[in-house]
Amino acid sequence: MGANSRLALPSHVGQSLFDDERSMAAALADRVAAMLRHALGQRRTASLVVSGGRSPLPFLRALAHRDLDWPRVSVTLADERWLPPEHPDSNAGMVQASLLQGPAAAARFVPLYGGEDSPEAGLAACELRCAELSRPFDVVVLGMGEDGHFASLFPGVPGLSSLLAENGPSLAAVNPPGASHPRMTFSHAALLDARQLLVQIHGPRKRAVIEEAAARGDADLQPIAALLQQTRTPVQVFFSPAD
Ligand SMILES: O=C(O)[C@H](O)[C@@H](O)[C@H](O)[C@H](O)COP(=O)(O)O
Repeated sequence: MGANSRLALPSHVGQSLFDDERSMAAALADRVAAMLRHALGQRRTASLVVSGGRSPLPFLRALAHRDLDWPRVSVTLADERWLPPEHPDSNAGMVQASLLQGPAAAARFVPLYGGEDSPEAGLAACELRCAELSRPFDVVVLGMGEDGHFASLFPGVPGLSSLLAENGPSLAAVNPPGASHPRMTFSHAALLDARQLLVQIHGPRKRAVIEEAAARGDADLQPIAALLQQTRTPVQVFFSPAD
């Protein structure tokens, strides 16, 4: 357990604190692998949702080395920049290069990007691909931006209130102001359709943001607040103070 103090979060939100990013990534990989193993002991397949960005890289690389019946594991993304996987900003490309290596390459990856000109044009086909994923998702691993966004649920994104609503759409094409690239994203409701949500953050800035979001509770300003307020799906925050 890390030396840093517990985060000021609602009591129903779990916390795991670590001294550095490396130990957090290893512990997160152990936890996710154990949850997937448990799922595979109960059902034929297991489903894992991971996030893009930079933070997940050490975790995904560590998870790739965990002993799992990977051909029975489906992996998808919480959101995707609408780019081909070979583009350096593609989340699918990042997952391919970090997680889907070695034995883990046998996992069934379900991409959100389908090659259409826009996420709007690709939405129906993406919904069909994702309809085959076992729900509820066994594990969803999310990051958080310094504006309190998760997946591509950014403050100010058109239609945010329906994307945060309990009865919102499962997937949506979004063009968040100030975010890089048009995106496809699962909604809050879709991500809550999970047995466990894990939020991985590191550094003092993100600590301040998630504590502020917990205190202010305004999901329009800091969408992560919606995730922290809900009690439908268990949430565990993995935190390390710095690199
Ligand atoms: O496609 C994306 O950008 C991610 O899914 C996004 O939601 C990410 O989790 C946060 O922006 C944190 O990103 P970092 O881990 O790079 O800070």
